[in-house]
Amino acid sequence: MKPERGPLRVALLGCGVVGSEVVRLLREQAADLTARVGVPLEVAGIAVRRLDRVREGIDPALLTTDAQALVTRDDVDLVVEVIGGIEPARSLMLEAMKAGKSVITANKALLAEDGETLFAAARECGADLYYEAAVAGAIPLLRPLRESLVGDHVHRVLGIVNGTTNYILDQMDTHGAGFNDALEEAQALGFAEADPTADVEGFDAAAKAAILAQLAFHTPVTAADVHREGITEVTAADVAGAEEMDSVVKLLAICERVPAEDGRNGGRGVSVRVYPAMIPRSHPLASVRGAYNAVFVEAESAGPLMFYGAGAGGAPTASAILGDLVAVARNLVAGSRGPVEVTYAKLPVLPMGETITRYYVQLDVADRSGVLAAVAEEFARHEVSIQAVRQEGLGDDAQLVVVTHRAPDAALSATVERLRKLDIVREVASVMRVEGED
Ligand SMILES: NC(=O)C1=CN([C@@H]2O[C@H](COP(=O)(O)OP(=O)(O)OC[C@H]3O[C@@H](n4cnc5c(N)ncnc54)[C@H](OP(=O)(O)O)[C@@H]3O)[C@@H](O)[C@H]2O)C=CC1
Ligand SMILES: N[C@@H](CC=O)C(=O)O
Repeated sequence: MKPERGPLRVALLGCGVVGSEVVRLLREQAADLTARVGVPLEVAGIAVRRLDRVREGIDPALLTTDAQALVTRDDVDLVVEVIGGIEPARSLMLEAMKAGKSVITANKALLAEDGETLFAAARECGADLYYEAAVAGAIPLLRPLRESLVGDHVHRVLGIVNGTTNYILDQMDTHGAGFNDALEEAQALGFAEADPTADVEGFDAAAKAAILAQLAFHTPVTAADVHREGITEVTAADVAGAEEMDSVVKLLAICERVPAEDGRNGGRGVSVRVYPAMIPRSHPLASVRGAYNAVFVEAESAGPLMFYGAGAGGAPTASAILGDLVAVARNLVAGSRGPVEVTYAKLPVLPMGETITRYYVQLDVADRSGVLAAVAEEFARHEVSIQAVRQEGLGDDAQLVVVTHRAPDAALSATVERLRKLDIVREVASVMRVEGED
């Protein structure tokens, strides 16, 4: 008969927005978690930066500033990393796995920058490395990609994966809020990263896109491979332009296989990109409000799948961490391990210029005859076909709005560059990519 196993002891690294909720759930759901795992889960210690910070519901005797000593302690079985950033998080996780502990993390920035080092350590040390909370908060998304869809062929992953920017854009669209006010609210609600530049400049969404692309296409993708544009350049004219098109502006993460012209298996490569784009109000992503996230996955046999839920915040993120904690604890009790990451496909990540997109372009133009023909000529010169064109206003207020068909991004941006130089174009008031059906 197997000897009875004692409690599993958890070292928590970080006790901020997410960590404090992990502690609360471990305490409030202790009985259920024991029943689900088979043994109790106990907090062995909590590493923080400042011991003097007020922390409601946290036993001060558990706190330490010596994270390194905590992760290697003999009485620790599992490590949960919710400090964030690259260092010391990476060294601490590596130390923990070297010491035979399995690790659960929400750290997308680190996974997208240097996941391969962590996955290699997990393989070598025989440890589990789980990270459901790293993408889209509470939404079970990585496990479906990592396990449920591992027998299928995923073509595309598209969605809203950053709660802070969705909150800001939604506040701007529905309440006419200012950018800075909406960002401050998102920070107060615990959605934003420690440095919110990561959110508004698209770094956080790019890290998540890299993780999603790697899992979906079984190919190495890092944050540096992802084309990234944030929302700081989104202007009032862009939002108003979207409104006129019966569309909204959303920060999208798009990961897709680019098929080969000759139908070669694996295709030409993958395109992984993050940028603000207009989507029609009738599109399901348009109705994703506040800090919610939504992700579409398109797979060959499964067809289209949609995942939706809270994408940020302490409790939703802690829910995903607890799910991983139970899974890893069950593996420990059973003496088994979870799935190991394999990136066997070595697909190139294509440059943005080769990606096929659509543009919305709003031009302040000199109100004189021939303006439409001159603008149309520039699009034709770059082999970009126009889907719709509208001329508005007269004299100094004259505007031309052009929506293109799909074309290589390089051709579209070259056209806009040329338009800026035309003397009949006073200003390029708005340029935005358009997603959704043509
Ligand atoms: N907030 C969210 O909605 C989500 C966050 N995440 C990820 O979860 C992680 C944590 O985020 P969040 O809780 O918001 O961050 P916080 O900034 O709220 O918390 C960070 C915690 O880490 C501690 N810490 C910082 N540096 C050190 C160090 N050198 N040694 C020990 N402890 C340290 C801090 O200590 P102290 O308390 O003393 O300052 C704090 O308790 C990040 O990777 C983030 O990207 C993922 C999904 C959603
Ligand atoms: N800052 C992130 C937190 C969750 O990942 C976001 O806003 O989505």
